[in-house]
Amino acid sequence: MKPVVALVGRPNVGKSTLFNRITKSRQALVDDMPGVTRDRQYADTQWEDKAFTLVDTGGFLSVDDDYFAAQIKAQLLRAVEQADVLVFILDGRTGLSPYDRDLADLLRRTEKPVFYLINKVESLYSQENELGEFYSLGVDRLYKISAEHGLGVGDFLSDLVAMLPDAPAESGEQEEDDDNGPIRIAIIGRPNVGKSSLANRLFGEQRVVVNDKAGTTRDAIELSVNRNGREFILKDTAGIRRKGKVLDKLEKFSILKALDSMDGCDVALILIDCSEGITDQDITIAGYAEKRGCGAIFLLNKWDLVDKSEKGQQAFIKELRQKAKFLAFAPAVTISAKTGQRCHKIFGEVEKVYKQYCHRINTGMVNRIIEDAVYRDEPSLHKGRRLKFFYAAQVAVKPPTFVCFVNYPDAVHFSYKRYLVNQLRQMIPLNLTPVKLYFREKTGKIEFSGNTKEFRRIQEKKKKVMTKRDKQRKEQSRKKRERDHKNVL
Ligand SMILES: Nc1nc2c(ncn2[C@@H]2O[C@H](COP(=O)(O)OP(=O)(O)OP(=O)(O)O)[C@@H](O)[C@H]2O)c(=O)[nH]1
Ligand SMILES: Nc1nc2c(ncn2[C@@H]2O[C@H](COP(=O)(O)OP(=O)(O)OP(=O)(O)O)[C@@H](O)[C@H]2O)c(=O)[nH]1
Repeated sequence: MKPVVALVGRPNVGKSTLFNRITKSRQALVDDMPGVTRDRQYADTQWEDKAFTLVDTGGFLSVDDDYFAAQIKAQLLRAVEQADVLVFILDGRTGLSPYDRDLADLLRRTEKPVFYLINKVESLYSQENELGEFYSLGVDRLYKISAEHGLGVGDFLSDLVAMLPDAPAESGEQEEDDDNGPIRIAIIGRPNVGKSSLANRLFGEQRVVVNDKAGTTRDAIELSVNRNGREFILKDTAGIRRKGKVLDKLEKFSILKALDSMDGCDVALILIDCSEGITDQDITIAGYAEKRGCGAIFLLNKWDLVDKSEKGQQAFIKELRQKAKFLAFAPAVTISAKTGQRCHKIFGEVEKVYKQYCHRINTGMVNRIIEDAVYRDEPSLHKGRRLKFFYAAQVAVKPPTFVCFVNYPDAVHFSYKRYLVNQLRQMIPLNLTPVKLYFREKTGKIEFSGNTKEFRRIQEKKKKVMTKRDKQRKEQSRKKRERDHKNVL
């Protein structure tokens, strides 16, 4: 376990800005609006070869309402409890506030090491006089920094890591391409479908603020959990709203982040609120997942509120399949994030999808499948000429991606491409993952890099299944050769 360092402070002092600077990311949402960071943000990072986990806590107070204030305070206390070292950020521009004193008292009681940073100090001289008041907190050392410009941050980090226990920097940095590595999940869905409730359910701890109001989850957060020896990294994303109905800058940013957070994800959990039926917006969101090419699972949530009969379930899934044909490979599970019904199945389903998502097969096998498919059902002629398949190979995983070398790549009809993809899906099997297939131009003889025995077997099979048309064509070309031969003579 890496040591945990928590950033605390009242809203708008610059916690997210500092978090981003240290982790070199734009992961935390930064905005002028106080109280923007409602959920905790986590990131593994390191400084001078010392690894640690940085946590950005929600602001100590909320301007919104008492409900959030209580929730955020609870989150803060939990983060403080889990942290090994606390970093208390104060605002050098606005000066000391009564809340800072309350928080300082609270932190002192934890008896954990606390670093005191005064942020937004861009000019060391002009503000020196004003900073005097911060010493009234009874602190020996105050670090003056500017999170935005990076001033003083390096000095502070050097002192911070000097007091951290050693943790191997490489821990947690598993090979991403390795299919034993962590599985990155995103939870997506329109507002209020239960994304936060599900995140809480899967993590068994209230780390995410849940609220009845639509649009509660403003930012994407990242959490990690271990199940059956496998690490799952959970991405909880903001509700993706209909494009035309974006209300303000903040929400717009959240949508972008929601889309962003699907980028690196392996499996997207697409939540649908069954009590409201399948809406166009659900299908649009599913479309985003399909475009990203990640694995996908439909979670039909709030099942506790609807007709639970077998027939009802089948009808719902049938409707989903009709409306989201493009994600036919995505498993669908009815769940209730609220009661926990069937939620225990989710990690198992994710693992199944992921296994196929990372699947790699040898070139001989790919060629065999494509060759067999082509011989069972030949593509139609292209401008009177035969479409020839020379060679096929898997070129990538996540998702499994194949390339076929043919004489006329543009001539492959989309329905023929779909047929080949379906053959690959059935034979390998790759029925639970997206599969990509591209065509590249190649001329010349048939080439096989797969094993030659395989090639010969295919050739034998080809002879057996040679169609009448093939025989006629072969006979014609033999006669033509004979004629040519005679003419030459
Ligand atoms: N001048 C100046 N402004 C800063 C600095 N650091 C942060 N800010 C600004 O302060 C505002 C709040 O920054 P955030 O990082 O969102 O603050 P936060 O503490 O995470 O806020 P909450 O999410 O409300 O808890 C933003 O407008 C930042 O651009 C700094 O070093 N100098
Ligand atoms: N009955 C029932 N209610 C649920 C279920 N899952 C979530 N809810 C309720 O639905 C409401 C919204 O849940 P959230 O988890 O906040 O939804 P969200 O998708 O994160 O919402 P946004 O942050 O607005 O995008 C809350 O009142 C939850 O208690 C469920 O399975 N059954």
